[in-house]
Amino acid sequence: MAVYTSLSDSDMRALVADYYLGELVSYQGISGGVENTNYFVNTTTGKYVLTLFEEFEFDEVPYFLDVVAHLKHKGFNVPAALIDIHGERLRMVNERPAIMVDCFSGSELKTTNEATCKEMGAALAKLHIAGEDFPQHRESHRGVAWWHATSQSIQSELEPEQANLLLSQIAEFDDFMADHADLPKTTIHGDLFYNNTLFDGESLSAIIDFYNACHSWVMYDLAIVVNDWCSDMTTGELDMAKYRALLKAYLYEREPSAEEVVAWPYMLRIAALRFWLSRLEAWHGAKHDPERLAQQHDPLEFQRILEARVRYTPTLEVS
Ligand SMILES: Nc1ncnc2c1ncn2[C@@H]1O[C@H](COP(=O)(O)OP(=O)(O)OP(=O)(O)O)[C@@H](O)[C@H]1O
Ligand SMILES: N[C@@H](CCO)C(=O)O
Repeated sequence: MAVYTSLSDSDMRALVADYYLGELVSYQGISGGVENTNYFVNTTTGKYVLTLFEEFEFDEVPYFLDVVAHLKHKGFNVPAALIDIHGERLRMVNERPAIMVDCFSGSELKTTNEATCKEMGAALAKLHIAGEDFPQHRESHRGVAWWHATSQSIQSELEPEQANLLLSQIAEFDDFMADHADLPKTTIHGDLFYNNTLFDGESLSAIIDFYNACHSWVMYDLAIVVNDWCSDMTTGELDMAKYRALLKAYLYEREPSAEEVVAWPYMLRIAALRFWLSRLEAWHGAKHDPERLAQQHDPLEFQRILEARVRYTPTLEVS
């Protein structure tokens, strides 16, 4: 279970007393995530989620809270940090930065289908448009500099064919970007996998986990979403019906430039590589700790997606 920081009953009671949330009724660690510690917190006024940030220091968190506040202001159902009795939205809890947010109704999808892909495509385009005027431009902490450094440091752990795939794909992307420095950017979610959404039936009810948000290429974010929502995880191949449903809904809301159309195959591949690499890094970092290793996502899924995108990438147009 991914609860890296454990809270006692008295910790939680004291914390809840610092918000306008009534009395603590119960709380439960959430097993789903891998990056942060999350708890469901039930009080006499409702249900909330406590997040303790395991990867960021206190000063790094406000950017993410500001992104969410910006999107909430524009009408998206996203988890804005609640204000405590001292007027603060961010605090330290057991030496980790922490926030409390509303717990949304709706459930995680077990898998995607054409209807949920269509919902996501439309919402993603609107998110990209809404993020354009967010004034803070933060680089991704898992962006170009990170994948250069990590691909070098992890090489010795890989089979020669894996290292070759990794390095050749990064080189190919760098070559492409050298001639396309003006590719459109916006504020992107950066990790909009379907387990970071909640649905009421086939209707999208909330988008969560904005802690990979950054200022980056619009098409990169679309590629992250397509790779997760539209791939067969056992083969890495795209499910073309889901792909068309997601893209059609996206393109109805936002028309990509000609340069973005050209960039699309590169973005699909580098987006697959980014998650292959982060999973490899987490996997190798946890390999001496069986409990932690068991919580990690399988890197092979994204190796297969990358290999599938190297074999074939569809165009961005849908007929
Ligand atoms: N505001 C919320 N309302 C309802 N459920 C939530 C909320 N926040 C988190 N959850 C639940 O907790 C799970 C884990 O949360 P989250 O994805 O933010 O954790 P994480 O460690 O950052 O995960 P990962 O990095 O693996 O995506 C979610 O999949 C969702 O089921
Ligand atoms: N969504 C990521 C984990 C959290 O960043 C993955 O599946 O590898």
